[in-house]
Amino acid sequence: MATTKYKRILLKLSGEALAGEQGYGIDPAVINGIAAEIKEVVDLGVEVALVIGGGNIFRGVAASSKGMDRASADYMGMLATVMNSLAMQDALEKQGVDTRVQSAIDMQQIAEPYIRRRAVRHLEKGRVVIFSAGTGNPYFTTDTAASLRAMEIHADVILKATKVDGIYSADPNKDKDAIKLPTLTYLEVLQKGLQVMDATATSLCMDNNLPMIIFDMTCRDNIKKVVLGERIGTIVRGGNSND
Ligand SMILES: Nc1ncnc2c1ncn2[C@@H]1O[C@H](COP(=O)(O)OP(=O)(O)OP(=O)(O)O)[C@@H](O)[C@H]1O
Ligand SMILES: O=c1ccn([C@@H]2O[C@H](COP(=O)(O)O)[C@@H](O)[C@H]2O)c(=O)[nH]1
Repeated sequence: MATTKYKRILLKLSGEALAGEQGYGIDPAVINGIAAEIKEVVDLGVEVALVIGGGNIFRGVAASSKGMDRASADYMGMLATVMNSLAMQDALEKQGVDTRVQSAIDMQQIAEPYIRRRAVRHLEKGRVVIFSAGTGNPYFTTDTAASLRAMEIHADVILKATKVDGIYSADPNKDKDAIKLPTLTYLEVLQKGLQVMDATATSLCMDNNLPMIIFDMTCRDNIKKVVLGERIGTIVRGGNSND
Protein backbone atom coordinates (compact mmCIF):
# COMPACT_ATOMS: atom_id res chain seq x y z
CA MET A 1 0.00 0.00 0.00
CA ALA A 2 1.27 3.52 -0.86
CA THR A 3 2.45 5.65 2.05
CA THR A 4 0.10 8.52 2.74
CA LYS A 5 1.14 11.88 4.11
CA TYR A 6 -1.89 12.20 6.38
CA LYS A 7 -3.65 9.75 8.69
CA ARG A 8 -6.85 11.71 9.30
CA ILE A 9 -8.18 14.38 6.95
CA LEU A 10 -11.05 16.82 6.90
CA LEU A 11 -12.11 17.14 3.29
CA LYS A 12 -14.22 20.22 2.52
CA LEU A 13 -16.08 19.80 -0.77
CA SER A 14 -17.52 22.72 -2.65
CA GLY A 15 -21.28 22.46 -2.95
CA GLU A 16 -21.21 24.50 -6.13
CA ALA A 17 -18.86 22.04 -7.82
CA LEU A 18 -21.39 19.21 -7.28
CA ALA A 19 -23.69 20.88 -9.79
CA GLY A 20 -21.29 20.20 -12.66
CA GLU A 21 -22.21 21.75 -16.00
CA GLN A 22 -25.90 22.17 -15.08
CA GLY A 23 -25.00 24.95 -12.59
CA TYR A 24 -27.61 23.98 -9.97
CA GLY A 25 -28.37 20.95 -7.80
CA ILE A 26 -26.46 17.71 -7.90
CA ASP A 27 -25.05 16.09 -11.01
CA PRO A 28 -25.07 12.31 -10.38
CA ALA A 29 -21.99 11.79 -12.54
CA VAL A 30 -20.04 14.38 -10.56
CA ILE A 31 -21.03 13.08 -7.13
CA ASN A 32 -20.37 9.46 -8.12
CA GLY A 33 -16.95 10.45 -9.48
CA ILE A 34 -16.02 12.21 -6.23
CA ALA A 35 -17.32 9.28 -4.17
CA ALA A 36 -15.05 6.96 -6.18
CA GLU A 37 -12.07 9.21 -5.44
CA ILE A 38 -12.92 9.27 -1.73
CA LYS A 39 -13.15 5.47 -1.74
CA GLU A 40 -9.62 5.26 -3.14
CA VAL A 41 -8.38 7.41 -0.27
CA VAL A 42 -10.28 5.34 2.32
CA ASP A 43 -8.77 2.20 0.79
CA LEU A 44 -5.32 3.68 1.45
CA GLY A 45 -6.18 3.56 5.16
CA VAL A 46 -6.81 7.30 5.60
CA GLU A 47 -9.56 8.36 8.01
CA VAL A 48 -11.86 10.74 6.14
CA ALA A 49 -14.28 13.30 7.53
CA LEU A 50 -16.30 15.41 5.09
CA VAL A 51 -17.96 18.80 5.15
CA ILE A 52 -19.92 19.74 2.03
CA GLY A 53 -20.98 23.28 1.14
CA GLY A 54 -24.44 24.24 -0.03
CA GLY A 55 -23.72 26.74 -2.81
CA ASN A 56 -25.24 24.46 -5.49
CA ILE A 57 -28.63 24.76 -3.78
CA PHE A 58 -28.92 27.77 -1.49
CA ARG A 59 -26.73 30.50 -0.01
CA GLY A 60 -28.08 32.57 2.86
CA VAL A 61 -26.27 35.76 1.89
CA ALA A 62 -27.71 35.70 -1.62
CA ALA A 63 -31.29 35.31 -0.35
CA SER A 64 -30.88 37.95 2.36
CA SER A 65 -29.55 40.46 -0.20
CA LYS A 66 -32.95 40.10 -1.89
CA GLY A 67 -34.83 40.88 1.33
CA MET A 68 -35.12 37.59 3.23
CA ASP A 69 -34.31 37.54 6.94
CA ARG A 70 -30.64 36.53 7.15
CA ALA A 71 -31.01 33.94 9.91
CA SER A 72 -33.91 32.19 8.13
CA ALA A 73 -31.97 32.23 4.87
CA ASP A 74 -28.92 30.77 6.61
CA TYR A 75 -30.99 27.95 8.09
CA MET A 76 -32.13 27.15 4.54
CA GLY A 77 -28.47 27.14 3.51
CA MET A 78 -27.67 24.69 6.30
CA LEU A 79 -30.52 22.44 5.14
CA ALA A 80 -28.98 22.53 1.66
CA THR A 81 -25.76 21.09 3.12
CA VAL A 82 -27.80 18.26 4.67
CA MET A 83 -29.21 17.41 1.23
CA ASN A 84 -25.73 17.34 -0.26
CA SER A 85 -24.52 15.19 2.64
CA LEU A 86 -27.29 12.64 2.15
CA ALA A 87 -26.56 12.51 -1.57
CA MET A 88 -22.87 11.92 -0.86
CA GLN A 89 -23.71 9.25 1.72
CA ASP A 90 -25.79 7.45 -0.88
CA ALA A 91 -23.05 7.72 -3.51
CA LEU A 92 -20.39 6.42 -1.11
CA GLU A 93 -22.50 3.54 0.16
CA LYS A 94 -23.27 2.46 -3.42
CA GLN A 95 -19.51 2.01 -3.72
CA GLY A 96 -19.30 -0.03 -0.54
CA VAL A 97 -17.93 2.69 1.75
CA ASP A 98 -19.35 2.76 5.30
CA THR A 99 -20.58 6.21 6.24
CA ARG A 100 -22.35 8.15 8.94
CA VAL A 101 -23.99 11.55 8.51
CA GLN A 102 -23.97 13.74 11.61
CA SER A 103 -25.95 16.95 11.77
CA ALA A 104 -25.30 20.10 13.79
CA ILE A 105 -29.08 20.62 13.81
CA ASP A 106 -31.06 17.75 15.30
CA MET A 107 -32.99 15.75 12.70
CA GLN A 108 -32.91 12.29 14.21
CA GLN A 109 -34.85 10.55 11.47
CA ILE A 110 -32.19 11.22 8.86
CA ALA A 111 -28.89 11.89 10.61
CA GLU A 112 -27.09 11.29 13.88
CA PRO A 113 -26.67 14.34 16.07
CA TYR A 114 -23.16 15.76 16.07
CA ILE A 115 -21.31 14.04 18.93
CA ARG A 116 -17.58 14.60 18.77
CA ARG A 117 -16.47 11.40 20.48
CA ARG A 118 -18.84 9.35 18.41
CA ALA A 119 -17.52 10.92 15.23
CA VAL A 120 -13.96 10.03 16.24
CA ARG A 121 -15.00 6.44 16.97
CA HIS A 122 -16.61 6.14 13.52
CA LEU A 123 -13.40 7.40 11.95
CA GLU A 124 -11.32 4.89 13.91
CA LYS A 125 -13.58 2.15 12.54
CA GLY A 126 -12.88 3.30 9.00
CA ARG A 127 -16.23 4.96 8.37
CA VAL A 128 -16.46 8.22 6.46
CA VAL A 129 -18.15 10.78 8.71
CA ILE A 130 -20.08 13.52 6.92
CA PHE A 131 -20.65 16.60 9.08
CA SER A 132 -23.80 18.33 7.84
CA ALA A 133 -25.74 21.52 8.68
CA GLY A 134 -22.54 23.54 9.03
CA THR A 135 -21.90 24.80 12.54
CA GLY A 136 -25.64 24.84 13.25
CA ASN A 137 -25.50 28.64 13.56
CA PRO A 138 -26.53 31.32 11.09
CA TYR A 139 -23.96 33.91 9.95
CA PHE A 140 -21.32 31.20 9.50
CA THR A 141 -20.17 29.19 6.50
CA THR A 142 -19.22 25.59 5.84
CA ASP A 143 -15.57 26.69 5.65
CA THR A 144 -15.84 27.67 9.30
CA ALA A 145 -17.65 24.41 10.06
CA ALA A 146 -14.80 22.54 8.34
CA SER A 147 -12.17 24.37 10.42
CA LEU A 148 -14.08 23.78 13.65
CA ARG A 149 -14.70 20.08 13.04
CA ALA A 150 -11.13 19.55 11.84
CA MET A 151 -9.88 20.92 15.13
CA GLU A 152 -12.34 18.92 17.20
CA ILE A 153 -11.45 15.58 15.59
CA HIS A 154 -7.71 16.40 15.55
CA ALA A 155 -7.44 16.15 11.76
CA ASP A 156 -3.90 16.48 10.37
CA VAL A 157 -5.00 18.85 7.62
CA ILE A 158 -8.01 20.49 5.96
CA LEU A 159 -8.26 19.79 2.25
CA LYS A 160 -10.47 22.38 0.58
CA ALA A 161 -11.51 20.87 -2.74
CA THR A 162 -13.09 23.58 -4.84
CA LYS A 163 -13.44 24.96 -8.38
CA VAL A 164 -10.18 26.91 -8.46
CA ASP A 165 -6.76 25.26 -8.52
CA GLY A 166 -5.38 27.26 -5.62
CA ILE A 167 -5.32 30.72 -4.11
CA TYR A 168 -4.61 33.61 -6.46
CA SER A 169 -3.48 37.18 -5.84
CA ALA A 170 -7.09 38.16 -6.67
CA ASP A 171 -10.26 36.25 -7.57
CA PRO A 172 -9.22 34.48 -10.82
CA ASN A 173 -12.84 34.45 -11.96
CA LYS A 174 -12.84 38.25 -11.92
CA ASP A 175 -9.21 39.23 -12.61
CA LYS A 176 -7.42 37.58 -15.55
CA ASP A 177 -4.05 38.95 -14.38
CA ALA A 178 -4.29 37.19 -11.01
CA ILE A 179 -1.34 34.90 -10.29
CA LYS A 180 -1.38 31.65 -8.35
CA LEU A 181 0.36 31.63 -4.98
CA PRO A 182 1.66 28.14 -4.08
CA THR A 183 2.32 28.84 -0.39
CA LEU A 184 0.79 31.37 1.99
CA THR A 185 0.50 31.95 5.69
CA TYR A 186 -2.89 32.45 7.27
CA LEU A 187 -1.82 35.96 8.22
CA GLU A 188 -1.06 36.75 4.54
CA VAL A 189 -4.49 35.46 3.49
CA LEU A 190 -6.09 37.79 6.04
CA GLN A 191 -3.84 40.79 5.33
CA LYS A 192 -4.25 40.53 1.54
CA GLY A 193 -8.02 40.04 1.95
CA LEU A 194 -8.03 36.90 -0.22
CA GLN A 195 -11.62 35.73 -0.42
CA VAL A 196 -11.15 32.04 -1.13
CA MET A 197 -12.11 31.26 2.42
CA ASP A 198 -13.87 33.42 4.98
CA ALA A 199 -11.95 35.30 7.66
CA THR A 200 -13.51 33.38 10.57
CA ALA A 201 -12.34 30.05 9.16
CA THR A 202 -8.92 31.49 8.35
CA SER A 203 -8.47 32.91 11.86
CA LEU A 204 -9.55 29.66 13.48
CA CYS A 205 -6.98 27.68 11.50
CA MET A 206 -4.30 30.29 12.21
CA ASP A 207 -4.94 30.27 15.96
CA ASN A 208 -4.74 26.49 16.06
CA ASN A 209 -1.91 26.04 13.55
CA LEU A 210 -3.88 23.73 11.28
CA PRO A 211 -2.61 23.54 7.68
CA MET A 212 -5.00 23.79 4.76
CA ILE A 213 -4.53 22.86 1.11
CA ILE A 214 -6.77 24.43 -1.51
CA PHE A 215 -6.98 22.57 -4.81
CA ASP A 216 -9.16 21.88 -7.84
CA MET A 217 -11.66 19.08 -7.25
CA THR A 218 -12.69 18.89 -10.88
CA CYS A 219 -9.37 17.23 -11.82
CA ARG A 220 -9.55 13.44 -11.44
CA ASP A 221 -7.23 11.97 -8.76
CA ASN A 222 -6.40 15.31 -7.12
CA ILE A 223 -7.74 14.21 -3.72
CA LYS A 224 -5.51 11.13 -3.78
CA LYS A 225 -2.53 13.13 -5.02
CA VAL A 226 -2.80 15.55 -2.10
CA VAL A 227 -3.16 12.71 0.40
CA LEU A 228 -0.05 11.07 -1.03
CA GLY A 229 1.87 14.32 -0.52
CA GLU A 230 2.05 15.63 -4.09
CA ARG A 231 2.38 19.43 -4.13
CA ILE A 232 -0.67 20.76 -5.94
CA GLY A 233 -2.84 23.77 -5.26
CA THR A 234 -1.95 26.20 -2.48
CA ILE A 235 -0.86 25.28 1.02
CA VAL A 236 -1.77 27.70 3.79
CA ARG A 237 -0.13 27.34 7.19
CA GLY A 238 1.23 29.28 10.12
CA GLY A 239 4.73 30.74 10.29
CA ASN A 240 6.65 32.13 7.31
CA SER A 241 5.51 31.31 3.74
CA ASN A 242 9.17 30.90 2.68
CA ASP A 243 9.79 28.12 5.25
N1 LIG B 1 -7.82 35.07 -4.18
C1 LIG B 1 -8.60 34.08 -4.61
N2 LIG B 1 -8.02 32.92 -5.08
C2 LIG B 1 -8.81 31.90 -5.50
N3 LIG B 1 -10.16 31.94 -5.51
C3 LIG B 1 -10.77 33.06 -5.05
C4 LIG B 1 -10.01 34.18 -4.58
N4 LIG B 1 -10.88 35.14 -4.20
C5 LIG B 1 -12.12 34.66 -4.39
N5 LIG B 1 -12.07 33.42 -4.93
C6 LIG B 1 -13.25 32.63 -5.26
O1 LIG B 1 -13.44 31.64 -4.25
C7 LIG B 1 -14.20 30.59 -4.83
C8 LIG B 1 -14.07 29.34 -3.97
O2 LIG B 1 -14.59 29.56 -2.70
P1 LIG B 1 -16.17 29.50 -2.34
O3 LIG B 1 -16.26 29.75 -0.87
O4 LIG B 1 -16.98 30.35 -3.26
O5 LIG B 1 -16.57 28.09 -2.72
P2 LIG B 1 -16.64 26.75 -1.92
O6 LIG B 1 -16.59 26.98 -0.44
O7 LIG B 1 -15.60 25.88 -2.49
O8 LIG B 1 -18.04 26.23 -2.40
P3 LIG B 1 -19.54 26.35 -1.90
O9 LIG B 1 -19.71 27.59 -1.08
O10 LIG B 1 -20.27 26.34 -3.16
O11 LIG B 1 -19.78 25.14 -1.14
C9 LIG B 1 -13.62 30.46 -6.23
O12 LIG B 1 -14.56 29.95 -7.13
C10 LIG B 1 -13.18 31.89 -6.59
O13 LIG B 1 -14.06 32.53 -7.49
O1 LIG C 1 -22.36 27.12 9.87
C1 LIG C 1 -23.03 27.46 8.86
C2 LIG C 1 -22.81 26.92 7.59
C3 LIG C 1 -23.58 27.30 6.53
N1 LIG C 1 -24.56 28.23 6.69
C4 LIG C 1 -25.45 28.60 5.57
O2 LIG C 1 -25.41 27.59 4.57
C5 LIG C 1 -25.06 28.16 3.29
C6 LIG C 1 -24.25 27.20 2.47
O3 LIG C 1 -22.92 27.09 2.98
P1 LIG C 1 -21.64 27.54 2.11
O4 LIG C 1 -20.50 27.54 3.06
O5 LIG C 1 -21.92 28.92 1.57
O6 LIG C 1 -21.51 26.54 1.02
C7 LIG C 1 -24.35 29.45 3.66
O7 LIG C 1 -24.45 30.38 2.60
C8 LIG C 1 -25.12 29.90 4.89
O8 LIG C 1 -26.31 30.50 4.48
C9 LIG C 1 -24.76 28.80 7.95
O9 LIG C 1 -25.62 29.66 8.12
N2 LIG C 1 -24.00 28.38 9.00
